[in-house]
Amino acid sequence: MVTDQKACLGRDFFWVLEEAIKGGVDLVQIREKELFERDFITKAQRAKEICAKYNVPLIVNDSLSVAKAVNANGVHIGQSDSSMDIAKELLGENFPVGLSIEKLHQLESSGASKAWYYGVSPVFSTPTKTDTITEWGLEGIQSIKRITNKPLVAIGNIKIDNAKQVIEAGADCLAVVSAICSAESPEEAAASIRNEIEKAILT
Ligand SMILES: Cc1ncc(COP(=O)(O)OP(=O)(O)O)c(N)n1
Ligand SMILES: Cc1ncsc1CCOP(=O)(O)O
Ligand SMILES: [Mg+2]
Repeated sequence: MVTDQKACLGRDFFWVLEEAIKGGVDLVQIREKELFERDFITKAQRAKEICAKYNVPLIVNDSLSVAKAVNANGVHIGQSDSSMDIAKELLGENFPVGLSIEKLHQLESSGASKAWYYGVSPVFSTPTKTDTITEWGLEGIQSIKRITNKPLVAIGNIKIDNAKQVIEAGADCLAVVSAICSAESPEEAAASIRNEIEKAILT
């Protein structure tokens, strides 16, 4: 899952996070767009403690310094964030860095070759992130899959109803914000999405 304070609809952020993990989320990206660095670090530290309790890795979105400060398990950068080279310089050559791919030609950059995984962004347009231009759709995932062997993390309007199709199209992992964070029961939502993933893998 990818966290979003607003998508938690006023409920306690850490409660939402822990419920989602109990439901079966096995990788968390903390995404904070409105916090000063110090507050981001404090929040990420507590999130990391909760994740660690369940043996779930924590990835930090955007901020290399926060990722470093909390000794995160990875960092996710987009095309307009810090470059892959700076990330590697600050965090070390072997630090896991994920990269958003919005257009096919972005796979050709030297930075892209150093990414641990690609965020296929967005698979479907979404009110959660409106500064996107096009959507990949299921065909887009299939196209990227044909070109690369790196793990594909699909993001953008993924929910119970389309999770199975997105995996069948070639995604290795689903990154979900609102369908989990805004669900009445984040635990049940996470479990249902996980169940769809398992169905897709087993059929
Ligand atoms: C797994 C994953 N993929 C894509 C994104 C989007 O990253 P970015 O394009 O940098 O946009 P912001 O999330 O920073 O608004 C992501 N966060 N995670
Ligand atoms: C962070 C991000 N990057 C691409 S789409 C997106 C938001 C996905 O949110 P949701 O799962 O609510 O559609
Ligand atoms: Mg970013």
